[in-house]
Amino acid sequence: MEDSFSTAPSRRSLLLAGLIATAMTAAVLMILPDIDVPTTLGGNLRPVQITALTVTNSIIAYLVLLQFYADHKLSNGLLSVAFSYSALMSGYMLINLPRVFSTSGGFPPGSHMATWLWLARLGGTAFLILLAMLVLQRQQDRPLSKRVRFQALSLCVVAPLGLAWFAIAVLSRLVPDLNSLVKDNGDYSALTHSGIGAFLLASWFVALLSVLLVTRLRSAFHCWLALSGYSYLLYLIMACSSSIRYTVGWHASRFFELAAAGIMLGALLFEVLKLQTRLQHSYRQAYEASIHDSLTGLHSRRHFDAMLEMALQQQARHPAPLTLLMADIDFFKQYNDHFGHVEGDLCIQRIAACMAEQLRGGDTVARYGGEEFVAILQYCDQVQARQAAERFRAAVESLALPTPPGSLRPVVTVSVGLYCHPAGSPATAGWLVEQADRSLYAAKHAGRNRIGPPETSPTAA
Ligand SMILES: Nc1nc2c(ncn2[C@@H]2O[C@H](COP(=O)(O)OP(=O)(O)OP(=O)(O)O)[C@@H](O)[C@H]2O)c(=O)[nH]1
Repeated sequence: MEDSFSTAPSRRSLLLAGLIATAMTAAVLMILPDIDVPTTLGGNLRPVQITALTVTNSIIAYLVLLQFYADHKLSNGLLSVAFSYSALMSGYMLINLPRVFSTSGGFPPGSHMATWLWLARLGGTAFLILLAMLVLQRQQDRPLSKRVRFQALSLCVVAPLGLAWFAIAVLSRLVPDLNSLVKDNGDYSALTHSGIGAFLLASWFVALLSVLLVTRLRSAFHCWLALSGYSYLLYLIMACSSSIRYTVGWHASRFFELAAAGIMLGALLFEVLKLQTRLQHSYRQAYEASIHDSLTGLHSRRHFDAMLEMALQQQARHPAPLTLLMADIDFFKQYNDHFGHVEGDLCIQRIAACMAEQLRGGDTVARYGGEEFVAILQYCDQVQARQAAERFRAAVESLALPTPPGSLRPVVTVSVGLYCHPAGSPATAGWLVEQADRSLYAAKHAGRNRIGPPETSPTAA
């Protein structure tokens, strides 16, 4: 069965993604001339932005991890690692902001690595997405063994923590102090000119290219992943085009970063919702198929058994007579042998429809098997049941379905057995069916095309 990650994008999704990409590109082009215009916003929005980024990426990672749990595709496991890692790194960025743990920022106080965190987060995430795409290309849908699956799942949970720790505690000590590339007045042109900007741009360009080339946007999920990657690319273009913090370009770039995560989360939730709707629909179809007989459209034997149990329970609570009708087409073997099975099926269908028509809407009418039908008539006494059975018998006769030459009667007929169970007398469903069957047998024995005698056996099992 298709999962939420492998369904092909609908035309509308593709169109929407294309429109969003075009709108974002147009927005960047419009903003570029004013990229270095200062704003009065300062860094006030930064904690909110980073919190939103952390929360959104955490939820994305969780949803993708759940998908990995369901489909065991290593590429999805790696994508979940990418988003978890991004969330952890932005969470760490948050506690490094000025006035969170120390006046001038840094956690532990005095360790200024905001710039390194930015580089390690974006570079690491792009690298992990690229890795996921390489794995997707090589691995395809090969199933993993249960043991490997469990190990891979555990690794997907632990790996982001390990990677974040490695970037923060180990790698950060090996690289020079990148914060010195940002001046006190917020001028970070030295940072972008140092090659770091070009490196990040290239990383995200390659990551995006890998998504496009490997997935060819065949699934809706990968289509939105590509759009999210494009949004990251625009973010970096704007961040690298402006050279000073808190300018129009700087704020706009942060908006694009948030949009990248928002697009991914929105798309994932939408795909999950779509899957849920499809599941509900499939469940409904499967349920309907299980309670109906495919040839006649009447209820199935399984449903009849369940309904009879329920009717008996209701009778115990609300005493009222409960009647069971059991009908069988007379000499159907001859009919089948003469006209063939296809005509035989049509005959069964006509008689089933006739039975459903002649009984009340609330009665459960089912195909018991072969050319045998049953009906549960609640709150129906012997007299009423006999009338209903006679109505049905006569209706079948008036269908005037011709019988094979040499038959006892010129038209197809039915014999009907009935058993009316009085209230206040305990009985099992099987016993009730047995009584109706005995009545039917008696009707057959008496010459067919008639209603059987009422079975009044006083001893219920
Ligand atoms: N076409 C068709 N025939 C079926 C189906 N289920 C059972 N039958 C046929 O129904 C016939 C039942 O024959 P019997 O049980 O001997 O009963 P009968 O010929 O109706 O004789 P009485 O019931 O004694 O009047 C068999 O030939 C089965 O093959 C079905 O779904 N489609």
